Amino acid sequence: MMGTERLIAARSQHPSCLLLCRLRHGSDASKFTALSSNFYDQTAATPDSPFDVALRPPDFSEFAGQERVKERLMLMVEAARQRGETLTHVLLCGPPGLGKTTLAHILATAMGSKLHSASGPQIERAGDLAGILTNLQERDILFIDEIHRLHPSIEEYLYPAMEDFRLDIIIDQGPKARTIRLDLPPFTLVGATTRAGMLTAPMRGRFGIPNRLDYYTVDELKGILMRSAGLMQVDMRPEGAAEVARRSRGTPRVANHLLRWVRDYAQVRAQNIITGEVGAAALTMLDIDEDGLDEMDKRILDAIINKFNGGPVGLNSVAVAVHEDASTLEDVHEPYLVMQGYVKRTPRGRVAMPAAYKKLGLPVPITSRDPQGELFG
Ligand SMILES: Nc1ncnc2c1ncn2[C@@H]1O[C@H](COP(=O)(O)OP(=O)(O)OP(=O)(O)O)[C@@H](O)[C@H]1O
Repeated sequence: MMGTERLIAARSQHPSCLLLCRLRHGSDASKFTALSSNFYDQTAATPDSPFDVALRPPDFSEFAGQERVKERLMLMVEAARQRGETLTHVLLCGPPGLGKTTLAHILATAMGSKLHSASGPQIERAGDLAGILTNLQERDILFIDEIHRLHPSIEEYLYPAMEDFRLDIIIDQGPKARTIRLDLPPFTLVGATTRAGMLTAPMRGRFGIPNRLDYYTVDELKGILMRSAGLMQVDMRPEGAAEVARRSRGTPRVANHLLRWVRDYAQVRAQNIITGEVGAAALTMLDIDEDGLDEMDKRILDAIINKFNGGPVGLNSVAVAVHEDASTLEDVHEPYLVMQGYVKRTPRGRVAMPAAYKKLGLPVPITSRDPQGELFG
């Protein structure tokens, strides 16, 4: 063993560090030292803004809404703790900003475990995954955000890790190729996805029951906003919170971000007090209407109706028409437009519904038919 390699192995928390070094970067140990700190920087830090982190509820009691999911998770935690075992793997599904990362943190706190965070696209090679897994201690929680974006070959490595807490790594190629088995401490994988449909069947199967997060009600968002306003030491009246909640697209992250803007508005124009009127005026200034639709939402509806004759039209065509990335449309805008009944997703594309015409102040075309052939005028 070279001197540098010995040093790296000694520094590592796991005896397999040297193997991982080779897996990632061949035998160039100095390259490993340089790249490894970068890699762990990426996986250790969640990409959330400090603002998100500051407002994150620390435990189940402060986590509003999602009662069924919360009850199920609390029961799982209690059962695992009573048995003195590791929590079983958990899959959290739902649109962005509904609290998946927050729940992963809460689960770790409730289990008294350490949370390690990574995201699917960050884990590019088997060695990256091995590096993460071999740093886990017993009962730690590994949170993988965007788990549907894991490369299929990485998923293959993850299956035995999830089922039997072992990792079979193939090293070298050709006649010299051999498999090395690493035993892992029992850990919990918490996977989060905004696209449950894109998860492979074997991956879904290994998680068992998926926990789906729904959009929040206005009342729930109002509660979240009042809590956030308290933490930010902002004087927000219940009517002010209701006004912001109504325009928050059912999403706590949106609600908190709107609150930040409304706070600025109130500071400059309304003596630091957020009343209903102040909330409405502040959000109108952002072009967010009373139903929570912003300028991009309206451009999407306008494109489907005026450029594509009401649809059906493919998502990519809409994306080109509104100059936005297709995945942003699919993840951020479309779920809310569908949920609110403005747009319908069909196998042949997106169709504008009567509510979309009404929103834009256009007459609903009586003779228009949706792809199932039903009149919707
Ligand atoms: N139930 C809740 N109660 C209070 N605040 C919440 C709740 N859910 C989410 N939040 C707040 O919303 C913000 C966004 O939540 P979080 O980062 O957990 O969402 P996410 O579902 O992981 O989003 P993404 O899919 O984009 O990673 C957090 O800062 C948190 O303060």
